[in-house]
Amino acid sequence: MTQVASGRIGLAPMEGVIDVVTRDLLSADGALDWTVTEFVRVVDARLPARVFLRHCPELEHATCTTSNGTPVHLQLLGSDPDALAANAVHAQALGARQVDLNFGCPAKTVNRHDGGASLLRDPDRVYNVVRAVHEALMPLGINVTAKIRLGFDDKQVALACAEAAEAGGAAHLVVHARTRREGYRPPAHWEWIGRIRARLRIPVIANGDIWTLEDYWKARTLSGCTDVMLGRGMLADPWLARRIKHWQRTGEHLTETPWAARAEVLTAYAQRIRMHLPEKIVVSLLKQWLNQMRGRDDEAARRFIALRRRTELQAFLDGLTPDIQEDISPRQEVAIEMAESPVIKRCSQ
Ligand SMILES: Cc1cc2nc3c(=O)[nH]c(=O)nc-3n(C[C@H](O)[C@H](O)[C@H](O)COP(=O)(O)O)c2cc1C
Repeated sequence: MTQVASGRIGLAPMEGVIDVVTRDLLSADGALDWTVTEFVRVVDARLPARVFLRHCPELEHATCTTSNGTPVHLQLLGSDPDALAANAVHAQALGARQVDLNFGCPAKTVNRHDGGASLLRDPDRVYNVVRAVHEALMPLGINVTAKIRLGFDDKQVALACAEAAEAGGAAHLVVHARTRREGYRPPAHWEWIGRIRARLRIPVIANGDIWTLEDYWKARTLSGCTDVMLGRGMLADPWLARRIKHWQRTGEHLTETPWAARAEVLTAYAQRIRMHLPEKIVVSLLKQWLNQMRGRDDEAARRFIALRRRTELQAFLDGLTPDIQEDISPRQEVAIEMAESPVIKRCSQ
């Protein structure tokens, strides 16, 4: 891998997964440059303050940052330009410092109600939404940004949608390098992000399937983007942003993330969310996170198999630290019960 110029790294929004605690934990080492909330869904009415605060408790800090000072952008999802503009202004009044618009959500319920990726069928609609929010926020000194996929069914209007977001006033554009129809099936088409980047003047940020330093390098090389956004890769390896920044700074590779560091993140997560969530949900969220880790780490895979049936929180946490005696191959295939969990189901983006 040849050295690339240093670039910024954002943490992707992930509904039902990346909450205030996750943002805080994953940004703690200072390697992330910004984070984004789960989407706040706007239908028509102006939403009450509590909805914004639930999605973005960081609004209560004057700077709207995580505890180490990493900016948190608030994401809105909807299709009605006026309602989105009114809610963006409300979010700003509550403390939002940047508003992001979701044009990528593939969830059927959201698309049926004309939100998320369904707007990508018509670039004019992307333009109208971005424009309305931009015009409402500009006098308040706040930027609007947008996050798109490469299209709904196909990539025919990918460039037109990206251009529409720029013309509407987006300060940057994140591109998840797949269409809605492609879901999460690899490969991510990083070269398509490159085509978009070549047409736009605003920063374009590459997103999709960056799991390792090598993926990062390939995504940057193929897209030509300087900045990237990491989602599942940061859950699988909480050191990924640090690993990338370290390599950019020194040209050297950090060692593999030790299991102890992963277990520490999971334990810290549980300790914080157990204060306000039922034990069953905490365990389910931990399994969900461990499930993301296991594809990239044999020890995580071993723990996942050993702990997957545990429902009691303390027993689960105990199983993260001591040596597990059960004789199970890390490569053994297991049914992913988590796919059935209400949390994961909600997050079918
Ligand atoms: C469970 C889940 C929830 C997601 N929620 C959101 C969301 O609220 N807003 C959004 O713009 N994208 C959402 N996404 C898409 C991610 O931000 C990102 O674009 C996608 O996961 C690809 O990046 P990755 O391969 O680095 O994970 C979600 C993805 C997943 C897997």
